[in-house]
Amino acid sequence: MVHLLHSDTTNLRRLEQNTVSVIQAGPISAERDDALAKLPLILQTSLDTRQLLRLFDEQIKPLLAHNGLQFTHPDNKFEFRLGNNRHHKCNYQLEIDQEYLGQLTFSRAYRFSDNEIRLLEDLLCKLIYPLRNSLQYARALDAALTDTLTQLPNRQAYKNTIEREIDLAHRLRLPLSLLVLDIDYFKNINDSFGHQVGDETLCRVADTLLASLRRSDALFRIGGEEFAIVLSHSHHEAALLAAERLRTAIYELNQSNTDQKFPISISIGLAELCVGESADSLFLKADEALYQAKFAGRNQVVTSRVTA
Ligand SMILES: Nc1nc2c(ncn2[C@@H]2O[C@H](COP(=O)(O)OP(=O)(O)OP(=O)(O)O)[C@@H](O)[C@H]2O)c(=O)[nH]1
Repeated sequence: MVHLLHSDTTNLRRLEQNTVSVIQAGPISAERDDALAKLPLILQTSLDTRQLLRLFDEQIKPLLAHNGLQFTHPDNKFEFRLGNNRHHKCNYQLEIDQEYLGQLTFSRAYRFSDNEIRLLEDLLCKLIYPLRNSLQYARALDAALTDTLTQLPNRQAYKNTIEREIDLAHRLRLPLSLLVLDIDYFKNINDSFGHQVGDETLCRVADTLLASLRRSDALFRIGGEEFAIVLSHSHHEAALLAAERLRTAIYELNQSNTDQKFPISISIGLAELCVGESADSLFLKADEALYQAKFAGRNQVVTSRVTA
């Protein structure tokens, strides 16, 4: 059975419900009203969707017993769980003005009564606007960290990641390597075949690099035809193998695509993080090695010999 609820412009669509009333000693109504009144103020304190759901869960627990809360937003590929899943569920499709916000599921070991469902729906009406704000904020953050052409994380995302990963590597004494790579003679491709072909080439290179990397390796487009790859937990030897694999994968595009009228290759500079080294210093080492790879004839990998 599907239920629809309208609350101003807010729609909470209940998908299914196991309806056997359970008599429960709930909080007295004054307490409940007080908690309901405070809820919007508390939910205003975070724009982070996970934190918002945590706060919501925490605040409603005394009002409505439940074991598990699960939120999924398929478009955002977002899934979040709190507590443990139980057999009896209350599912809601959350919408505001036809904007789909996701599905929220509450579960526990025994059925939700009609009174509890009404209470839950009152509570959800307080959640829905802060939830929309948090999802919009996440989308804006995502856009600020994504390169619009290749859809790869951009330079700012690289800066955030490298700082975090270097910090972790120093604290846990883990190895870390950085590759900085650049498409060879890219200007010629633009000049001879136009910007559109240049853009398509950038996307093809990005896709090929991505397909040749491990999931744990992080690829970024940090400039025009320049990419960076952070290889966490990787010593120089492992990074060199990865770099050679990437160089070969790009070079093989020349064989696999017979329509292609120009050769594609990349040059790669590799540097391994030294004890106490900063992100800037590591980048300079890799960039200098890239320059040497260009100077030595391109389509090759060069390792930095500089130690910090
Ligand atoms: N199509 C396209 N071209 C870009 C983009 N960003 C930068 N470029 C071009 O990339 C070219 C980079 O040229 P150069 O820095 O001279 O390097 P190169 O021709 O690859 O030569 P080497 O790196 O020395 O092998 C310039 O022509 C830029 O205009 C982009 O988003 N799309």
